[in-house]
Amino acid sequence: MDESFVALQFKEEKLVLLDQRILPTHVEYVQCATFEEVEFAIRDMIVRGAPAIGAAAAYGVYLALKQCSGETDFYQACTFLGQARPTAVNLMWAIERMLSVYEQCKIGGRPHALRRLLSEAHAIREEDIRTNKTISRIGNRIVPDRATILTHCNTGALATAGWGTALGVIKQAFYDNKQIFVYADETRPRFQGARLTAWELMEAKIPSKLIVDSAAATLIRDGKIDLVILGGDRVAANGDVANKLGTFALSVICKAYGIPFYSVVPVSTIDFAIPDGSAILIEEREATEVTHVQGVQVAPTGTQVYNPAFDVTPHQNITGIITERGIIYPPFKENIERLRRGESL
Ligand SMILES: CSC[C@H]1O[C@H](OP(=O)(O)O)[C@H](O)[C@@H]1O
Repeated sequence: MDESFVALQFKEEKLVLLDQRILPTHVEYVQCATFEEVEFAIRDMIVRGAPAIGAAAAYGVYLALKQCSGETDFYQACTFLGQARPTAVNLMWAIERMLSVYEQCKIGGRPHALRRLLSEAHAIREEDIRTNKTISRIGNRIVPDRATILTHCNTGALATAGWGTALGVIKQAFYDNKQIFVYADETRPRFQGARLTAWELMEAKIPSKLIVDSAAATLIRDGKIDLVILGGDRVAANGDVANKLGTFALSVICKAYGIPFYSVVPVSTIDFAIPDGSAILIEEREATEVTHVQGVQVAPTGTQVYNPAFDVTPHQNITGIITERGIIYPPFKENIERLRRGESL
């Protein structure tokens, strides 16, 4: 498929981002020449999606080294980048990978370090695209020849450096001539499903319908959904998955009605250092995301708001976690440990 959705590119010493805050009605680009601009782009969700956030942050580290004269300033800039959004592990994973390269190559002097960091940022971006295509081929194994699939939020090319994770699996199934139909949750409050997934599905010519989030339960109860495939932002060592708000509720309904429920993530989204989902910090975002829709106020001024951007789905509700190293099935803790040790699944 010709990828006309490129979330991020690096051109002429600038990180060029497709502004996902205003898609699909406005296609505009934001150019980041400094690490501060990259941090804002991640925090304000100009770029979003765990792998895309990681790739953007990698270029932010390169820009930080360009800007900062001293090593202390450089490390402080990387810390600043890392606090942009707390839940998606790919952000810190990418920054730590870039800093590891910096420590290895800084002895070669600043010009050499800059060349190596830019090369590493490109590698992170290019690896993500390859990883997503591998994930999609592996994930396609669990898609029946004829299936109605429900997905949540956006996990396509726009959430990654290219192709996508859960939506990548769906696209792979469609291109392999499987008879699939997709229901996409609109995904309040930022409408990633309505604005981004619906757009990607239409562009791919995949038969689909957009639904409000609360319609999913009825479709599942009435036997209209054959499986749920969605993403992840941080997977704990026991298989608990932090993902877009609404994922946990979907998992409970799927478990109640016996519908297969898969999370699709690159291994870089697994946080082997945390034992379970209770240790995952859930980002809470500003109230105006809920009280306003596309800038139009819908709630009374002064309304108190609870706006977590993610929730945690317990591993007991998950059928499998699809990665580029294979599909992780229960017992999750043991199989994730095998993955950590480099063993095959
Ligand atoms: C391929 S990761 C997609 C993941 O990221 C989304 O969150 P956000 O749009 O807030 O960055 C959502 O949790 C998706 O599942």
